[in-house]
Amino acid sequence: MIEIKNLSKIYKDEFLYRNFNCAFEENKVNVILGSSGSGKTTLFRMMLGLEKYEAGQILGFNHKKIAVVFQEDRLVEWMNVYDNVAFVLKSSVEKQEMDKLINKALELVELIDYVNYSVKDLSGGMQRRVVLARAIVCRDSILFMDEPFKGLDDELRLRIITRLKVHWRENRTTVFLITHSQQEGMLLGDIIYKLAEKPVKFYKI
Ligand SMILES: Nc1ncnc2c1ncn2[C@@H]1O[C@H](COP(=O)(O)OP(=O)(O)OP(=O)(O)O)[C@@H](O)[C@H]1O
Repeated sequence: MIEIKNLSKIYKDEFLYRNFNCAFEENKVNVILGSSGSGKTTLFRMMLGLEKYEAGQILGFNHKKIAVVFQEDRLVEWMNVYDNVAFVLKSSVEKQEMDKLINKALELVELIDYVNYSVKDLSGGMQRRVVLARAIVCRDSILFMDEPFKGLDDELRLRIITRLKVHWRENRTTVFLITHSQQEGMLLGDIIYKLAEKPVKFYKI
């Protein structure tokens, strides 16, 4: 269980979060829905320890591996697709196992034919899919994703989402997914939280 207890966060003399409480289930896809500016990214940043808060506790992350997909891509431009994905795997993973994991992830995001391409020669949407593949190969981690499907066309997005859902279920991955798309939330989420109001309140849908 990942718990947020009595969390308060102030921006410019205004409470964004005030005595906020929430408990998230592990091995589930937790979707956080909310309109622009509602406080989704700030919540993630606090959960990840990247943003300070005035009061409260965030519990349950001790000694757990965390993988993050930020809104921006953060790829190594001069490396090829394979190496960008391999980058997040420990060197202790054997080459054969690494190839298997990476190929599976690249098939899932439909980039297997581009494995040797330098990422700088890919389109914005293709680069986003490399980022997704990198998140997919991280095993045994809690996965944080902030608008991960940004820039993908509708049909491709749906195909990838459908495969991801199966993948996460099979692997019992704990996922925190931020989106403003109700459709994405409904398709992927085991539990869907909607953020509203300031200070933020959570509504379970
Ligand atoms: N560094 C900051 N200083 C002051 N106010 C901030 C700061 N970062 C965020 N805010 C404010 O906090 C609120 C929530 O921002 P946040 O980025 O968490 O929203 P969001 O739901 O992730 O939005 P989006 O979907 O547009 O990314 C906004 O009103 C924003 O103006």
